[in-house]
Amino acid sequence: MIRVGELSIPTLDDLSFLNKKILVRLDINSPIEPKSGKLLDDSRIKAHIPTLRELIEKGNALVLLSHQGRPGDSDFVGLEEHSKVLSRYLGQEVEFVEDVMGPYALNRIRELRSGEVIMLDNVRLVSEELIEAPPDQHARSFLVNRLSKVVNSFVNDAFATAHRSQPSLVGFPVVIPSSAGRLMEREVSALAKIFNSETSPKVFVLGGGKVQDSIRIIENLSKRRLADRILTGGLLAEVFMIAKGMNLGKENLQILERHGILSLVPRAKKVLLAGAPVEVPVDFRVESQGNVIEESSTRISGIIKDVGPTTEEIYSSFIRDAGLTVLRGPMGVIEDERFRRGSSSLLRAALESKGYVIVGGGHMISVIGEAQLDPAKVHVSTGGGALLLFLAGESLPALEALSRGVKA
Ligand SMILES: Nc1ncnc2c1ncn2[C@@H]1O[C@H](COP(=O)(O)OP(=O)(O)OP(=O)(O)O)[C@@H](O)[C@H]1O
Ligand SMILES: O=C(O)[C@H](O)COP(=O)(O)O
Repeated sequence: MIRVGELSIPTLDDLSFLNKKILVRLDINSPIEPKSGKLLDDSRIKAHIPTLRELIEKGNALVLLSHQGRPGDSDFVGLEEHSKVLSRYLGQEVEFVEDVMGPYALNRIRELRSGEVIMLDNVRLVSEELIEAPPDQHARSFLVNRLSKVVNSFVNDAFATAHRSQPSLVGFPVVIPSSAGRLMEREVSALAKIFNSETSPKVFVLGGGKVQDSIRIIENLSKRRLADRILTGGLLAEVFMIAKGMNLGKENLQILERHGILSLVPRAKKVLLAGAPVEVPVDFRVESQGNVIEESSTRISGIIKDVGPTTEEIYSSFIRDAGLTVLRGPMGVIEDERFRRGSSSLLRAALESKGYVIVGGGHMISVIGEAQLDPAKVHVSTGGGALLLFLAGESLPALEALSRGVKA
């Protein structure tokens, strides 16, 4: 068992996982190259291998379940390529089953023998998976009803999705014996230890495109006075700049509109009025007629794609003096090599600082690349939103469900 606040969460040591058929929820949601659909980074896939190896060595048959992207987004793809990468790291075949809970998937699961591993397709192909609801409601979903009948137990290793109260995260522990996987256990134990109140100043570097998540996180951090500075980049920074009354130019406004995040400006305004220590970029790298130029944030004519060099310097100076730096969400469109500088320079400043560093998020951890990291100084988390909500003191639905779930 691991204790997190009031929760006691079972681990693989607490349930009998011998010669069983186990449904394992992973989070292998990875950055995808928009044009080719190829995986840009496999860090999250690699992170699950210890859990899978341990379960296989105990004679179990494994049914792997994960999401990739969100319906309508360019990274919403099937999991066939993910299963090939898993096969390579696991050193045995992970058969891709192009189904989630239909007759083909259910029959393949029934036929599974000890030591075999299959990967079901993107669980967000099932419409129920996009519903946020309490565990008892999700226990009655088609997904949970159908899959729980053909497996013996459930292991949740998806720390990075633990903040989603969706069927594949919270429904199974209501009906079958369940536990946390080793990655979930490692993340929760490490983060609870690192994030203590003595470390200061705490600097959060927040970017990326999940602005609604990030504003909710900033509201939490601000309410609990957990952040000394919040340095913004990505689309998040643009929303706060508009909230501060700055003019980003028509094209950038249209992009924010297309992402459906302009409507979040009033919420950002409220966060600022509440005194959240939010900083925004003073310059950007923009794309203008196919060229990359640097522009001051007071005079923007191109399309914003990354923070600029002056912002890198100012943000880096805050980071160098931090006792703890948490980075989640890239500063720019890192799928394009030309716009990775902002993210990589701030990551470097954090690694060179005197403090501890936590890096999280599917895209942000892809910026780390081959950098050699000292585990005594850096925790690379697979979580993005989940990481920050956990650090901000929010109870994560998937952890709560495991804590209250069926014990064998
Ligand atoms: N200025 C920008 N304009 C458009 N997109 C941006 C910009 N800056 C960053 N992005 C996009 O943000 C996305 C990553 O955001 P996201 O919030 O998913 O970060 P993350 O590190 O993957 O965290 P998580 O794991 O929680 O998803 C990338 O696809 C990147 O292209
Ligand atoms: O990348 C993440 O943060 C997790 O995979 C959760 O993805 P989501 O924000 O689409 O639920």
